[in-house]
Amino acid sequence: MVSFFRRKKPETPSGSESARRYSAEELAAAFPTAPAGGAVPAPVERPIPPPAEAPPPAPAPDVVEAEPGAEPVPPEAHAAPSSPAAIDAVAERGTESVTEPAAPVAVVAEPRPSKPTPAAESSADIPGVPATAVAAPAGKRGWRDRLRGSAFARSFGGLFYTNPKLDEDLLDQIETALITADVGVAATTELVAALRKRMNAREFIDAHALLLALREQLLALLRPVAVPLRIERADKPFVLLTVGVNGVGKTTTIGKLAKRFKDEGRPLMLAAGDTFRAAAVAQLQAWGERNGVAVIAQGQNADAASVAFDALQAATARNIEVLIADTAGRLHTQQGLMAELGKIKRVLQKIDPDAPQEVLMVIDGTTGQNALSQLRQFHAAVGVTGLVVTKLDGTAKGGVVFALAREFGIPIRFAGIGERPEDLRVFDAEAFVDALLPETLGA
Ligand SMILES: Nc1nc2c(ncn2[C@@H]2O[C@H](COP(=O)(O)OP(=O)(O)OP(=O)(O)O)[C@@H](O)[C@H]2O)c(=O)[nH]1
Repeated sequence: MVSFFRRKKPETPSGSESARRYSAEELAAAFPTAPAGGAVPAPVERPIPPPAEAPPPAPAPDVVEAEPGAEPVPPEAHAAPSSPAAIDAVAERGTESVTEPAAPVAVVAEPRPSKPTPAAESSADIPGVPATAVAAPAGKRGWRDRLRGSAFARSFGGLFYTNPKLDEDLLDQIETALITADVGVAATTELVAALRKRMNAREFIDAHALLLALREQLLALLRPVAVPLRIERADKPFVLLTVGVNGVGKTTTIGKLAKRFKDEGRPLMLAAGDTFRAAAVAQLQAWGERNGVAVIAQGQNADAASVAFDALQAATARNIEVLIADTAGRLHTQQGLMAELGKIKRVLQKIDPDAPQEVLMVIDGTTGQNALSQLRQFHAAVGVTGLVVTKLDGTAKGGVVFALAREFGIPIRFAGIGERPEDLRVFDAEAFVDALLPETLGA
């Protein structure tokens, strides 16, 4: 159990500063409660399909390209033609649906040549990206602007406001602040114990020095996991499989990554593997179109492993450098759906034994400690190699990032601090920690 709930304070001479008890008002100022509404959106339940071990039907996908300039193919239009005539018909008609069902044929929604879009309107017509979203300023300033509303930042801001003394009360307040901010019991206990040890050894001259030491400890937790994604050209195509529970921001993150990779000049392709959520395919196609990136799709309810297989074949044939595959959101507790992820991975490995080169798990930063069990289950099912923590700008408390780093040590590749493409930032341990702590502590 956490010590702050039960620790008996050492007796101090009455009238001394350290013996002072705080009023309810002072405590409220020091530890404002987190804003309401941080709950995780209720995940969508869906029936668990029987675990299917057989590989998907995998004839080399006949890649059918819609004419440049054609509208993206709507999800329901992806029924796969089997005969050459039918394929031709698709090529000719572009977006018309072909009703003759047969072996899956990847339909590449080739985007219109992308025209530069003024930043102010760039998100207006992309599903999942509100038109009102405003990009955070670049650099540390942007991180601070976006994270200042987090429970972490507000607790420590309040703590500074009270001009604390170097004593046990300060440690108790830090402990409460860390727990409140979702850092978790284990990480909090370790952090506070280390501070207490150093305080008792008289290493700190004042409360400010102790808080600076806390900053260093927080950085020490995050530095090892602040490892950016490296895309090796030798891996061509570098397959990035995104996974996560429902609504965490997978599809949106793929859109943001697509823009990033495109801006870096990397030949890119997307695989619309979220075949469960009705709007997911169209959402990905909209991102693809906006960024001038081809999207492989078979439409709703198609076999996700089959989509991934087709996409990898098409990407290999076209000398694509990065293939990003979407998957449907799933609860980490649904065994059948978790097994489906393993199947997607095995099917990709039939083409490239090293694929996927990155299994990128997207975690909603507002989830709190539940994120730990999510990651545990996804890691067991599919071997997570990198994380994206999204929605840190919203009602996230911020602390779960430390808990994830301490327990798993899996690299955190990116952080989502807003809804615009440029709000997906390469994870920067120092910018993150300094955004959570009062500005006077930041280096
Ligand atoms: N504020 C904020 N919102 C985000 C961020 N990332 C994603 N979102 C929003 O989160 C919502 C869900 O995003 P999606 O990309 O549809 O989530 P998903 O994981 O693909 O959803 P499923 O397909 O249902 O599993 C959308 O409204 C996004 O705009 C972020 O970093 N900050």
